[in-house]
Parts: sequence; structure tokens; C-alpha cells
Amino acid sequence: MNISESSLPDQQNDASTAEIPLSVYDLTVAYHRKPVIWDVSFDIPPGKLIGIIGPNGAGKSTLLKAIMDLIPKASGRVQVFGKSYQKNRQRVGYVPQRESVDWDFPVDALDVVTMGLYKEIGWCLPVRKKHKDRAMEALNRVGIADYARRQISQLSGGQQQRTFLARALVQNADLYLMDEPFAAVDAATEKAIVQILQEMKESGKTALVIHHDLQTVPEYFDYVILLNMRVIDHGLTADVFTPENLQKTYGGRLTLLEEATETMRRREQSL
Ligand SMILES: Nc1ncnc2c1ncn2[C@@H]1O[C@H](COP(=O)(O)OP(=O)(O)OP(=O)(O)O)[C@@H](O)[C@H]1O
Repeated sequence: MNISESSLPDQQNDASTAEIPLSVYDLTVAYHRKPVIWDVSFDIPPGKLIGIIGPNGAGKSTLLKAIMDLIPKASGRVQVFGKSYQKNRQRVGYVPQRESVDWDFPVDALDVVTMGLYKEIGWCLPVRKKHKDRAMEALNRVGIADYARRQISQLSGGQQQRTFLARALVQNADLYLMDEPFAAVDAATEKAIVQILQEMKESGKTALVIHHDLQTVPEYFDYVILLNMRVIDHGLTADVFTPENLQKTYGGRLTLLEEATETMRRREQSL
């Protein structure tokens, strides 16, 4: 699809963009009138795992928040499956950055996961056993069913992350936006999350994931968006995740780059 079609109104644009999970066109976002992302444009393909890669402060979280209308756009537009985010928000699941959650909120893990079902339950109707059973099933799938009744502040970082992943799973969305799901989790949790992302992809879901560990990018993601205020490049990981592009994205932070380049070199040798 030509991304410029994204500027058409929803009703004219449905047929051409219906299967494109997300189109971002010329998006600029500012805090206190100071732009932090500039003219960001990209489409993402359906049924893929897509990494958003860039240094601290590059605007990655801001991009996800602007996509979901959590912060205002200075300019530009976003389409989710060919319509505005508001029209298709029920098709989007969000896994927030762990630091942005108020862990003292008096709810347990099962309550948090059940919140993922509120579009079905409705905000006023009682939560029924069938809903709790589904939430338990999701907690079981992410391996923490034993912690269902524990207050969320008393969960470990990895268990908290798994809880939010379970909430996204019960929502049964088509597009997932995940803000650093691998941050500060142990190797077992990381493996469990990767497994779930793969299963999501196999069932046709698309996940857009903010990720910091350059060494695992080629293994985890089919497609990458390199961001540093602007989109440096985006496309298939094999084409875009190159030392030259990483240099452009990270500038002088060479230690990271050297590690990533070395990983890519080793991977190429083992093929
Ligand atoms: N609420 C806010 N008010 C003002 N400035 C903000 C706000 N949130 C973020 N910023 C600034 O916007 C820029 C982009 O921040 P953002 O959190 O989107 O980056 P990021 O790429 O997700 O960073 P990190 O990898 O460190 O999480 C940063 O310079 C940050 O300081």
C-alpha cells in the first residue's frame, strides 16, 4: 500500500487498508511544545512480530501512546485496520511499561487479567465465573496461575510482566502494542514471553514491541522500526537491521553496536 493513502478519510480507505494493522502517517508529537517525534511514517504488515528499536529518549513510548490517543498529536494521523484508533480500539491490546503502572492499586493478579475482558463484561455488569475461568486460563498459560490471588505489588517483576501479558491474551486483540515486555525479567520469563509472542503470530496476530536488547533483535523480530525522533529505517529485519543503520540510530554508542554486530556476524557464520 502507498502510505499516502492513509490520509484519506476512513470510509474511502477501508478496502485498501483493512488488513494493514497499523499505518502511521507524518506523526509529530511534542511535550510542552518541544517535538520528541518528528514526521514519523510507517505501515506494519499483518501477522508479524515487529520491534521498535532506538536509544533511551528516542520517543518509542511516546509513539505507542500517541497511536492510542493517550497523548495529543501535534500533527499526522494513525489508522488501525483502516480506521481511526477510536473506531478499532477493541482490536488493540496494550502491555504498558512496568514502571508506568501503579502497583499499589488494591487488586490481585486475577483482577488485572479480568480487566482485559471488560469490553465483553461491560463496566457495570457482574464478573461471572466464566470470565474468571478465562482469566485463570490466561494466568495458567503464562505460568503464574498459583499467584492469581496475590496483590500485584507483591508479585516479582517477571510475575507482574506476565500478569499484563495474560491481560492482553484474554482480550484476544488483533494488534498488540507492548512497551518493553522484556525489561528486567529473568531468562525463564523472557523465554515464556517469546513463546507466547510466537503463538500469537501463528494465530495471525501482530505485535509491535519496544525492545532494547540489540543482540536478540534478529532472533525475535521479523520486521523492525529504527527510531530516533525520526524513523531511521523500517522493513524486514534482515534488510534493515544493519550496522550502518544502527550507527545512524544510536550515534556514538559503540559498545552496544559492536555487540550487536558481533552477534550478527556469528549468526551469519552459523547459517
Ligand atoms: N510526560 C512528558 N513530559 C515531558 N517530556 C516527556 C514526557 N514523557 C517523555 N518525555 C520526553 O520525551 C522524550 C521521549 O521519551 P520516551 O519515553 O518516548 O522515549 P523512549 O524512547 O521510550 O525512552 P526509553 O527507552 O528511555 O524508555 C524524552 O526526551 C523524554 O524525556
